[in-house]
Order: sequence, then structure tokens, then C-alpha cells
Amino acid sequence: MKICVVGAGYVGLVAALSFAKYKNDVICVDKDIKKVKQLNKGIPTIYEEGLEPLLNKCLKKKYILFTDNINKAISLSDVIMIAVGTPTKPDWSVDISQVVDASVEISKEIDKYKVIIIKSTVPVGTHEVVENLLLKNGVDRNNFDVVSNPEFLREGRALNDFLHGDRMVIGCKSEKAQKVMDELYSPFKTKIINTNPPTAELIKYASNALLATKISFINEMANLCSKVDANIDTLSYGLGLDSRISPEFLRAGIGYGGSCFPKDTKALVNIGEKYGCEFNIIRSTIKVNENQRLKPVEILLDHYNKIEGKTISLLGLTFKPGTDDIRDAPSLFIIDELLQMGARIRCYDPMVSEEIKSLFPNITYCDSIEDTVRDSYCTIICTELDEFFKMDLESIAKKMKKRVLIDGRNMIDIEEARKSGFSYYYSIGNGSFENNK
Ligand SMILES: NC(=O)c1ccc[n+]([C@@H]2O[C@H](COP(=O)([O-])OP(=O)(O)OC[C@H]3O[C@@H](n4cnc5c(N)ncnc54)[C@H](O)[C@@H]3O)[C@@H](O)[C@H]2O)c1
Ligand SMILES: O=c1ccn([C@@H]2O[C@H](COP(=O)(O)OP(=O)(O)O[C@H]3O[C@H](CO)[C@@H](O)[C@H](O)[C@H]3O)[C@@H](O)[C@H]2O)c(=O)[nH]1
Repeated sequence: MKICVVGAGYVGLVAALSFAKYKNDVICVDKDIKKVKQLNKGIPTIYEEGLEPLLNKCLKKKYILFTDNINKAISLSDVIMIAVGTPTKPDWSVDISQVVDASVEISKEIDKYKVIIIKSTVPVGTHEVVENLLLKNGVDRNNFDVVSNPEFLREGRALNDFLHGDRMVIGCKSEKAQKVMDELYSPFKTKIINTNPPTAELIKYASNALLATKISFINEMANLCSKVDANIDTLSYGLGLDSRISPEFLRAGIGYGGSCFPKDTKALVNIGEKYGCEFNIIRSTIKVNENQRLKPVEILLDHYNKIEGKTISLLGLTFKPGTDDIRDAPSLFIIDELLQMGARIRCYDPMVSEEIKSLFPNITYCDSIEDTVRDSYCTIICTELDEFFKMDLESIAKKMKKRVLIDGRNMIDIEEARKSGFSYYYSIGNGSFENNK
């Protein structure tokens, strides 16, 4: 079975390498020739633990090839997995043009039976759009089946999630394609849910929307905890012990970011609208998150009234630890807001990328925590990186102009912060103190 993965982004690359490891015969196509060249040299285009050695092993053994020649790749393959981007448009509708473009190319190269798998997150009904497009372009109905097979991997744990996730959802209408899917996933140990394509397409959005809702819910609880001297960590622990609730996704902080939750929550609202379903809960989830990611700015304004001309330092820029991805990270919104208020910004993230440097060319990127906080009026922790757990708080407090710490990820023990000489500390529902202004 020869597999072709279309799109060498986060999901495409992880999928292609996972199949290469077990099936030994994968072609991964991307229209971005720079990406293709870099990957064929064994240099990953994303940071993900374990990816670099796997990439190099697969290249050395010739289990995988990267190319920008989609037509040749399709004609050689039995199974084609579409893993291209599906961004949200400003009106929250989903832009499926990358899926459509890939399908047009696929339709040119089908002369024997092939299974086309939609791995990208797509609105309900997209499997039909692809099917109809292939038929319109003259592909024989007996020569293909379209399967909906959404992906649930998390960045930072992508390889493990892809191979051993909690479940695999397969939306398939044909027995012939079902057999191919069974063989494709036979080496992976995961629970498989077989259903129809619309259900498969919707499980993906429902899953992300519910997880995002848990986060917004716990963040609203945290904001109340801050006002009444209650503790959100203990509250989350107490909630999570109820097996009907589960302890997962109850970590309060400055909200969710990343390439999926912000985009997929909006997409589900838009999809709902098309079918007359309001989705008020998800609308609120989105609104709560938009406010929550700017919580540090609100706290800063409360504390200083005016931020203009003050140096503010940010620790952590990525949307979560274990990745170099900054898509929709809360840090981006905080930086943007602070810059509009005339603040000077210093920041530190060991994963800092050229991407963020080009977004914000006028802020200072530092190489260490200690250098970052120098002369600043406030330090804001935006990402819970391991090294922030271990940092020398006393030395940091001494280097700052004003000893103000906003702990956006509830990493620092409040008593430690007090003992280390901070004059003001604010966490998200985990306690705060103010000694003197
Ligand atoms: N990133 C995640 O953690 C994650 C997890 C689960 C699901 N998803 C979903 O998977 C899909 C892909 O996400 P991603 O983060 O990997 O996207 P991405 O934007 O990182 O990558 C998409 C890749 O597809 C390539 N591409 C676009 N059109 C092409 C074409 N016609 N031919 C060849 N290559 C083409 C682009 O050049 C790019 O490299 C999205 O629908 C996303 O919602 C993402
Ligand atoms: O208790 C929590 C858990 C997460 N987050 C934040 O939520 C965001 C998303 O985190 P996570 O879900 O771990 O990362 P993603 O890689 O974006 O994965 C999500 O989005 C993917 C793309 O659709 C799905 O495949 C995954 O199942 C889904 O977890 C990050 O900003 C986290 O900081 C919190 O604030 N509190």
C-alpha cells in the first residue's frame, strides 16, 4: 500500500512520518518547495520532540520522500491523505480552498481505485464537496472513495498522540474503503470509531469546542476566586475528582491559543448558523477567552494607571510548552495591546522564531530570563515552560525596576514570591498580594 500525504504542515508531517515508520512507503507532498527541500535534508520544519531522529531514520532507509510534484505522487499512490490547512475567514466561515485545490490535483491522476482521506478539520459536508468535485472532473465513480478521518493530536505530544491517541474516528460509506482503512491503521493501538462522514466531521469540532469551553469555564471560576480569596487549583482538583467531569483541561490561566481552539470554536458557531443552531455556549467560550488573554493588561492598568514608556517583560511566547508554534498565542495579543499603550517590551522564549520577530520587529528579544527582566516595571509569565519553575525569583526581583509579577500560568508559589522580595504578585485565581506600590 503506497501512501501519499498532501501537506507537510504539523499534521501532515507527523502523519507521513508515523506511516513511514510502519508502512515504509510514503510520499509527502507540499506546494512549498522550501519546506520540501528542508525536509529532504532531514531538517524539521516544526519543533516536536522525537521528530528529527524519526525524519532522519525514515529518509536514510528511504521509507519517505518529500516532493512538490503532487501529480506524480498521486498517480503512484493507493491512499491519499489530505492534511492541508483550513483557516477561518474573518466572518468565521472555514476556508476550504486548500482542500479544494488539492482535490482538483487529485482528480487529474485517478486511473485506478484510490481512497482519499480527509485528515484536515473541515465543516460538515466537505466529504461531499470533494466527492462531487471528483465526479465533476470526470473521475469514474468506481475508482475512488472519500473518507473523513479527523485528527486529534496535540502539539508537543504529536507523535505519540497520532499513533496511540484515545480514539480514531473513521467516517466511511463504502466497505471497500473501510477495508483499506482497517489495513492502514492496523499497526496502531487505538480505539476505532466507525461512523458516517458527517458524524466524523462533527466529532472533531465538538471535541475542540468542549475542551475550549472547559478552559473558559475554569477561567471564569478563577476570576471569581481572585475576588473572594478562594483557590482555583484546589477548586479544579475538587472538580476533577468527580469522574464525570475529569481533571483534564481545568488549568486556569490567560486562556487558550494555538492553531485549533480559536479557529475551530469560531468555525463551529459559523457552521451552526448555517443550520439555524445558535451555539450560545461556544460564543461565550470565545468571548471569555478573548477577555482572559488580556487579563495581564487589565491587571497592569489597575496597578499603574498608565503604561506608556514603561518596560514590561514577557516570559514565554508560544501558545503552550513543547512547541515552537505561536499561532494565536495569548502572548501575541498581550504584546499588541501593550505596544498600543506605548510600553517597551522585552521578552524571552527559547523557541523564539523568525516568525514572531517579523510580527513584532520593534520589541527586544533576549537570550535569558535574567536579561529579559532587567529594569522592567512588570514581568508577565505567558507560557508555563519548565525553566520558569526553576528560576531564581530573588535574583529576578532584584534586577527589576519595580518588583511586580503577573503569573499568567499559575506557576509560582505565592509564598515563594513574597519571600523573594516581590512587592506585587497576581495569579489567575491562585492568590495575590501587594506590599507597597
Ligand atoms: N496543528 C495541529 O495541532 C492540528 C491538530 C489536529 C488537526 N489539525 C487540522 O489539520 C489541518 C492541517 O493543520 P496544520 O497545522 O498541519 O496546517 P499547516 O498550515 O501547518 O500546514 C498545511 C500545509 O499544507 C500545504 N498545502 C496547502 N495546500 C496544498 C496543496 N494544494 N498541495 C500541497 N500542499 C499544500 C501548505 O504549504 C502547508 O505546509 C487543519 O485542518 C487543522 O485544523 C491541526
Ligand atoms: O487546562 C488547560 C489546558 C489547555 N490550556 C490551553 O489550551 C490551549 C490548547 O492546548 P492543547 O489542547 O494542549 O493543545 P493543541 O495542540 O492546540 O491541541 C488541541 O487542538 C488540536 C487541534 O485540533 C486537537 O487535535 C487536540 O486534540 C486539542 O487538544 C493552550 O494554549 C493551552 O495553554 C489551558 O489554558 N488550560
